[in-house]
Amino acid sequence: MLEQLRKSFQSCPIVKRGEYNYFIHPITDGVPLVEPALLRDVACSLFKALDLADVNKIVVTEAMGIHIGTVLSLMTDIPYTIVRKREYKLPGEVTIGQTTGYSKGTLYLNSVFDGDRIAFIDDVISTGGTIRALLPAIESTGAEIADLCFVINRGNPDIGRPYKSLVSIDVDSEGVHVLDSYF
Ligand SMILES: O=P(O)(O)OC[C@H]1O[C@H](OP(=O)(O)OP(=O)(O)O)[C@H](O)[C@@H]1O
Ligand SMILES: Nc1nc2[nH]cnc2c(=O)[nH]1
Repeated sequence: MLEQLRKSFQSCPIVKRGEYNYFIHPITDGVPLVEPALLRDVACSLFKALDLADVNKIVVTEAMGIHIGTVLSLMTDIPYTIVRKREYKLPGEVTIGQTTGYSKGTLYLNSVFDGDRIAFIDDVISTGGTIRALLPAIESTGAEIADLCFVINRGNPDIGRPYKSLVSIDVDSEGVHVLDSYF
C-alpha cells in the first residue's frame, strides 16, 4: 500500500513562504489535481492505521483535513466535525489559536463534548503547532482522543503524546524526499 502516496511526492513544487520551504501536494493543497487512486490509497491506509473501536466522531481541521475526513466517514459510517476557521458561537464552542510554520490564525471547535471518543486526522504535521493547540482544546470538552493520525509527517515534532503518520518526508529547496511509509 501507499505506492500512490509515495510516488506522488516526486513532482511536488516547492514555494518559499518567508523562510519556510512549502511543498505543494494534492492531499495538502487540493492542487494541481486530486486523483481518486491517490485519495483511495490514503483513505484505505488511514482506515488500516486507526483504532476506531468505540469512536463516535472523527475530528478534522479546515481546510485540508476535510476531504480525507469525508472519505473516512463514508468508509466507517462515523460522523465527522470540522474545526473551522470561522466562529459559529454554538453552545460549547472552543476558540483555539493556531500557529504553523508560515501562518497564525484562529480555529473554532464545535460539536465535541464530554463522553465523546474521537479520532483526529489531518493532512500534515510539520511544526506541530496546530495539533499542540488542538489537543488541550479537545480535552477541555471532556472528550477522549482515542487515536491520532496524519497523512504526512514532515518534521516528526514532539506533541507530548504518541501519534501515527502514513508517510514521513523531508523537504528542502530542491523538493520532497520520502523517508519512510507505514501501514
Ligand atoms: O504542524 P503545523 O506546523 O501546525 O502544520 C500543519 C497544519 O498546516 C496546515 O494547516 P493550514 O491552516 O496552514 O492550511 P489548510 O487550510 O490548507 O489546511 C495543515 O492542514 C495542518 O493543519
Ligand atoms: N501543503 C503544505 N501544507 C503544509 N502545512 C504545513 N507545512 C506545509 C507544507 O510545507 N505544505
